[in-house]
Amino acid sequence: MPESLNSALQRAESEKPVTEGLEREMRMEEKWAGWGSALASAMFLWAVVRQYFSTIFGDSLGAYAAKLVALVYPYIEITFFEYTGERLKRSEAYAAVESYLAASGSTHARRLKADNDREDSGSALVLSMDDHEEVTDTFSGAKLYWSSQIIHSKSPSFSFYPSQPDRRYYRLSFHRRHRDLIAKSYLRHVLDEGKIIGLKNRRRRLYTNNSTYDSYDYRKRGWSHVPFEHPANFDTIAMDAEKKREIMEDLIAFSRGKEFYLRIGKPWKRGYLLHGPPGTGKSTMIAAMANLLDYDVYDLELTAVKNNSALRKLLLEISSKSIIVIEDIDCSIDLSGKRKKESQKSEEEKKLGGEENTDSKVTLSGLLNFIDGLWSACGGERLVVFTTNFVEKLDPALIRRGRMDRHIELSYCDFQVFRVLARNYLGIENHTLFDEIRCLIEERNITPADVAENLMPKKITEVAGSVEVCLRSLIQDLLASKLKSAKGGDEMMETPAAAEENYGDDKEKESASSST
Ligand SMILES: Nc1ncnc2c1ncn2[C@@H]1O[C@H](COP(=O)(O)OP(=O)(O)OP(=O)(O)O)[C@@H](O)[C@H]1O
Repeated sequence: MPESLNSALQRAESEKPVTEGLEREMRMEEKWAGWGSALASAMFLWAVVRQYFSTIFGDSLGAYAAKLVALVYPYIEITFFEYTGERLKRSEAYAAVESYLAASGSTHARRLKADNDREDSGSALVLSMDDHEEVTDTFSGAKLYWSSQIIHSKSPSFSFYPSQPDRRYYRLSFHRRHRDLIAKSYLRHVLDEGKIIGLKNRRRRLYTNNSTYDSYDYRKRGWSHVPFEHPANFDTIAMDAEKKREIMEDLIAFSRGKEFYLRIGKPWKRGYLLHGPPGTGKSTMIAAMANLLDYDVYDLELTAVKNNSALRKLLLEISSKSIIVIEDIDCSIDLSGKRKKESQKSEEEKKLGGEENTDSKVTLSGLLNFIDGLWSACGGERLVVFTTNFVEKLDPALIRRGRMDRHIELSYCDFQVFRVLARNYLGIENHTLFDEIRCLIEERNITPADVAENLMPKKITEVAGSVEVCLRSLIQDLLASKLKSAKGGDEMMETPAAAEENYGDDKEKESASSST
């Protein structure tokens, strides 16, 4: 049925506010479009005039014009380029601004880009402002305008040379009356906040220095990395409870010690020497440290470092909040400062070490400089951890207090350590077989790694059903070792005194055989 005139009029009346609103919006849009095109025309005209006059009058006109513009245009602009000059490393300021804007911008910006393949985020999904997007920020009453910009490369489509990458940058604009506030406080605030946000969002990494040094490809010169995913933590480390508590307190105090280190005039870093027989948990402890402090791990393979200056370069690429690890430091380098002669190397060393070993010219003094020379202060908040099975073989200069601030011995299993492992692996606090194990474990030397091996249930889905089997397997091992030592031929486990002696002897034999 056709609509009556009256009802049509009534409907039109009721919709009036809506259509009025729409009209108002359209008028505004037209107005904005008008402003936009006027601005674009003005900029185009300005570019033409500048081009024309500068060819006639030279650059001086440009300088005068800039002064003139500054008089009428009261805004100051600061740009943060992603890569500057010849630097191949991403600008830290740019990264901080990006994180800062991603946090505030993701709630304000209308166009965001998502990226899960970024260098500094592992595979975590990162949201950031899309190109040519703008957001505003306020700080102590000042209004600030941020925009993300991109300069597309002008490489010709047909060229023998690799095309130049696009250049991204952020631009900050603000009224010139806020110049002091921005320079003195706002920029610091953005960089600090951005750094904190970036660190929080980042996925931790395990780095290793590449042995394949390539002077043409900068990406192959320094560190390569994988996500750090070791699950060890201080709850699962089996060691004396008091000692464990002390270490944890020391680490936490260090990580909160920025002001303290500044006050005493020392670089913010700390050295740990972890020593003890193989299988006592040195590597596990490093992973637990990294997880406790939320640090990255840089596993430094000294034999793959060409010389002292290459070592210094590696140092400069290490970020803060990191643990630099040199495992088995006694085997990594000839600490007398002289390179081993070819004849002194074992067959295995010659085969495995190949080129890199023979090429490594890192000296003891180079290493000492790496740990606490002037360059070592760059970056801050770093732990340096050495591990060794033979602490007595290390040069005293390398491990003196102040350089290696804490010496931590990880040793054989006692009953307390066994109980921690039994809790971790089998979920038990007590058992009727514990008394027997206590007697055996206290007269034998067995490493936590060996105990752990015995306590590992055959079927990890049926731990409860495996408890007795595992404990009996450990008792068997301890008894077998006791029997062996009674017969005089001890291999795996020894009495504590014999172990001390054999430990050094074995190493002597090893090095003698390798030098022949
Ligand atoms: N104190 C410990 N607490 C918990 N687990 C341990 C401990 N010590 C060793 N383990 C277990 O034994 C295995 C070997 O330990 P780890 O590699 O940390 O020993 P290490 O002292 O670094 O040995 P190496 O000197 O041969 O490198 C680890 O996988 C870990 O599960």
